[in-house]
Amino acid sequence: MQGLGNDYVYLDCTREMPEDLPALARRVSDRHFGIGSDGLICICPSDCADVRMRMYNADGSESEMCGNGIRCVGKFAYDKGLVGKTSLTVETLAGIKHLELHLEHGKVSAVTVDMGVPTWEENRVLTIQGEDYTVTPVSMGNPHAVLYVDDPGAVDLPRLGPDFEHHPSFPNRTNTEFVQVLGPDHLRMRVWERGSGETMACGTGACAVLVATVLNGKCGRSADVDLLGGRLHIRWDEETGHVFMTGGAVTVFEGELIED
Ligand SMILES: N[C@@H](CCC[C@H](N)C(=O)O)C(=O)O
Repeated sequence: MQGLGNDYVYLDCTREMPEDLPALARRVSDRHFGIGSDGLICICPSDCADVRMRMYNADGSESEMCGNGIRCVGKFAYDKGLVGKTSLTVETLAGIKHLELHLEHGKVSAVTVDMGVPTWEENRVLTIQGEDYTVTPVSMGNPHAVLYVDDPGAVDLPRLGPDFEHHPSFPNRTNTEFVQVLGPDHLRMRVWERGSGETMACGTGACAVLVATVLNGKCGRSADVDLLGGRLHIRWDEETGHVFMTGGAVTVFEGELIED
């Protein structure tokens, strides 16, 4: 399944849990010798929510949260009959998230997720390859470093991304967003993801970008965020402090994984 081209292999683990999920994530993510994806997402039973999601990057590292992934988990759970309702809850390592599925002609066309309350730290300067970059650290349950550039399309991400990801200032590594402010309700970004490299989109990243951009006084509390794979709508509710993300979720194909 994919959300804005951020593609993961989704595994139904409601009846059986495979061993060694990090190794499986590396295997399925390989775009030549595996299925090809940005990582692996397992849909598991939960004691406290409708379903539980476990998310692994392409390098096998587990993340606390995945914004594009959780929308697809909502669609998966509905399409497979794991839930028979359009308001559902998903347990993640970043807490329980509430989802609203939007249906068109009985099919899930978009999903809104209550991404919870973000946390952040003071802006800090990172020196990378001899240049100083001011970043805003924001956590959406997983870590993000947000910075502003004139043109995200011109950033040499394969050259710079790994040094941001592994900067000692982020001991758990970080996702990094390169942002252009197009207007008070319109942002454009590219992302270098922890554990997966450049991806077409990052849902938690888009939320972190809106939060950072509000904190830096560069946009309002509701904006469209354009990523390589499409657009997300992000709103940071003033009253509750919760961030809401709306975007698509698409099934690409289904298959059976053959054991080695
Ligand atoms: N693409 C995801 C985020 C996936 C996890 C991230 N790489 C991390 O390690 O925190 C999203 O849509 O949020």
